[in-house]
Amino acid sequence: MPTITINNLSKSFQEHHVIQNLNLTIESGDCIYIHGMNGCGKSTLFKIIAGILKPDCGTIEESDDVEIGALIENPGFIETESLSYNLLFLANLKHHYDQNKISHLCNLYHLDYNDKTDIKKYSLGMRQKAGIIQAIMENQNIILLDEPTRGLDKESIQIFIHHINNLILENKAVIIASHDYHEDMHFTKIYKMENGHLI
Ligand SMILES: Nc1ncnc2c1ncn2[C@@H]1O[C@H](COP(=O)(O)OP(=O)(O)OP(=O)(O)O)[C@@H](O)[C@H]1O
Repeated sequence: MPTITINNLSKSFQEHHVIQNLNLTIESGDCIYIHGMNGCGKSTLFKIIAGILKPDCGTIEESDDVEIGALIENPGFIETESLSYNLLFLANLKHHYDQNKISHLCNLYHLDYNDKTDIKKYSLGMRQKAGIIQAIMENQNIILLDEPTRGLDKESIQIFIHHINNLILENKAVIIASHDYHEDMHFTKIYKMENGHLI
């Protein structure tokens, strides 16, 4: 069962102690909601879990079967290429993806997989949906989503909530950091991030 165990994690930027002795366990079937004030360290925590940023101290233990998917801050794409090019490019980095599944996810979020428009011409919400898709499309089992509903219209938010609830039923783990709380989301754990800890 994919599991991540975080023990006594700390991270500072110069004298600014953003994360202090933080502990968190992420297991299959978890739907975790993390909220907290601007600048409290949510994105920093996600970057450390995703391996983009090194902690100053503490440990992150991952079981061998962990596959992390992540949407953190603004999703980065090759701006002068299309949606499908970008998604296939990202999926190709790991070589285990199902093109039909990617196309199905695009349909789910009302994005046209066959659209040849450069992604730089996409709206904020369309980019955000592409960012959600890339975090999920390779069957990742621990999915980190930082402000996933930013820029999404009401219908897309409902699609997203339904989609995440289904992923939890499939025993994936989803961790959402957001200022928006969605009642219909089946959260199993709710934390406030404050003074570098999760409360
Ligand atoms: N690379 C960096 N260098 C210096 N300070 C940084 C760096 N990255 C983040 N910080 C600082 O760390 C703190 C936490 O930032 P972070 O982006 O994790 O907050 P957040 O909780 O995600 O905020 P928001 O809700 O606004 O998205 C902020 O004070 C930020 O300025």
